[in-house]
Amino acid sequence: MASTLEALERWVNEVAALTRPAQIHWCDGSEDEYRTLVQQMLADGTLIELNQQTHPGCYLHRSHPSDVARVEHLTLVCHPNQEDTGPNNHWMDPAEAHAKMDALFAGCMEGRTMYVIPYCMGPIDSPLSRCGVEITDSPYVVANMKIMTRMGKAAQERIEREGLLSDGVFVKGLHSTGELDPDRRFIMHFPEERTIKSYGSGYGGNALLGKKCHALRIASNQARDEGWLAEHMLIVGIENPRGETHYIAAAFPSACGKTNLAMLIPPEGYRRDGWKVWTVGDDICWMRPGADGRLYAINPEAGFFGVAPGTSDSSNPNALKSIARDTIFTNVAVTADNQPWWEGLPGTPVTDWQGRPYDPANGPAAHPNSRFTVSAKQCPTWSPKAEDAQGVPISAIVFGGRRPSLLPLVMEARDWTHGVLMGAAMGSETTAAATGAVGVLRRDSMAMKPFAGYHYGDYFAHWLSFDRPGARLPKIYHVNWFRKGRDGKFLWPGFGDNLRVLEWMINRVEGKVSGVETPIGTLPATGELKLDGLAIDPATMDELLTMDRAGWQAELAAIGDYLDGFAPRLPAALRAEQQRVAGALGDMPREAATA
Ligand SMILES: Nc1nc2c(ncn2[C@@H]2O[C@H](COP(=O)(O)OP(=O)(O)OP(=O)(O)O)[C@@H](O)[C@H]2O)c(=O)[nH]1
Ligand SMILES: O=C([O-])CC(=O)C(=O)O
Ligand SMILES: [Mn+2]
Repeated sequence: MASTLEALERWVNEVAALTRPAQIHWCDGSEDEYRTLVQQMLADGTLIELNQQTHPGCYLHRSHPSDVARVEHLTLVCHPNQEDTGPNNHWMDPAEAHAKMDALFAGCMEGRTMYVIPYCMGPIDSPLSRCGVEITDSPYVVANMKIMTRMGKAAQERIEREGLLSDGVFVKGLHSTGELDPDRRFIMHFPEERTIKSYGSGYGGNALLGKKCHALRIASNQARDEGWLAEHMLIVGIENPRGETHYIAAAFPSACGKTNLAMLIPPEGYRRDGWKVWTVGDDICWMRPGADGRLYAINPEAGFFGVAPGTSDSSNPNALKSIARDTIFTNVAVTADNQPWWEGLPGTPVTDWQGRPYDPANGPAAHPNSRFTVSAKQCPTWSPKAEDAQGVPISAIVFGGRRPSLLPLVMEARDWTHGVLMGAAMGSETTAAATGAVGVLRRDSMAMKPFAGYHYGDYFAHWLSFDRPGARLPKIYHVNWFRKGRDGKFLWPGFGDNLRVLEWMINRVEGKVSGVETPIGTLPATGELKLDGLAIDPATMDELLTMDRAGWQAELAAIGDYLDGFAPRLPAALRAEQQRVAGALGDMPREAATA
């Protein structure tokens, strides 16, 4: 058996023969290497220096105006058997996909440097971590990968060590920015080969291959094969005044509040009482059962690639503190004194995200999906446990989305199967994180619609399989911070006040409150949600916490139709669970049934 280093070198040589770069640079992940790349990008205009007095080490990157978000219609999963890809993914035959991509990659790096980036997703010494190597011609990608992953020498050493166990275990990712021509842009995944090929985009989710491509689409396949879960979830630790910490993992679709919840600041009264919040991850969670039957989670990432607009001292002061230095901003606006700016910050922009003089007639100054890339270590609430090789034990799993109506502020699943149904039934209004219309309600099971790298039916079955003898599974919840009143305004204040809802969950986990059982799940009983210091009237709380039976009967029927779209691979247990809940809700009133 060839060593992994030989396999890696062979692949790098093959790629070089195809792409024909002028030189090859193996990344060591050092600070020196990062500084050199930044200097080079400042010189060629890829990066623009921001105000170094107010924002030391901060730079701005302006992408091509057509390359600002993930492109789901150009993102494909190429299983040899199309059936395995599922209706939730776009598919192409692997041989055809390789031919198409290799034609794009042929000669694409001529005259340029090809970077080889060995990286480790997760703590370098964790058995839960997995490694990959990304080859790219973009120094912007290298700089972002340096912040977002454990990249360079240590990762390469781990890859070489793992070679003693098996050949070629690392995920192979090939990326080129190409011509940024939307007609020559594809993000292709080959799950069986643990391979990714991405061409024609420099945007984060399309180009930083460790993130969505590896840590979700390929890793969901690895996780299914190896008995763990790769999820689009934040991980947050909630420490009570007695010093006990519960870890919660929460899946919300893109731009629906993961970063905000992961870094939340407790409301005044909670702070006084000694509650603390610890950030472990803001986007991706890998978890597996430990020897004690509980689920243990790691954050495979080392940084945050966060949504800038809306990030402010009132919404997310921890994020704002994190990005005061050593941050790469992409597609934000700038002020007269060259500070980064976006909607939600004080001050006024003079230059918009495209570098034009700011004119409100052109739309927002910062692109709605403008982002910051920053090391997680800069977050004031960064948890020391985030480096723990064993991961953190998960007490509760939370699903949620943008639902302007019907979905209550919080509900608890009666058991694991019901919780999996809650996750599978998730819906949310679309956001600017992907190209396409914004604000359209779509089903987004477990917030993984764009990221589950195989058939959703099989994915639901994999979730259900964790409920087995000896398992001590977390409780499962569904939340909705985005319920709107008749005036179109959010009913719930959200952000820091979401801790009130998390505390109720923890009280449930500890058996301290009983809640009210309803057909859709357990809701907080009157008085169980701590609301002191909050200006919210009882009628609003009522609206947030009552079950609209007719609305739910129609919702359950719609969930049933949606699930049927995954037949014949839909687990019978999940369809039965949907029927159980529908049955508990009673017969649909005649008007709703015929509507
Ligand atoms: N109303 C309301 N808005 C929120 C809340 N939490 C977050 N938001 C808004 O949701 C948007 C995106 O939030 P993020 O926390 O960046 O979303 P994310 O889930 O981390 O997104 P990705 O990085 O795309 O996966 C921002 O505009 C926030 O202001 C909340 O509790 N209530
Ligand atoms: O993947 C990206 O580019 C950013 C992100 O977290 C998401 O869209 O969910
Ligand atoms: Mn995300």
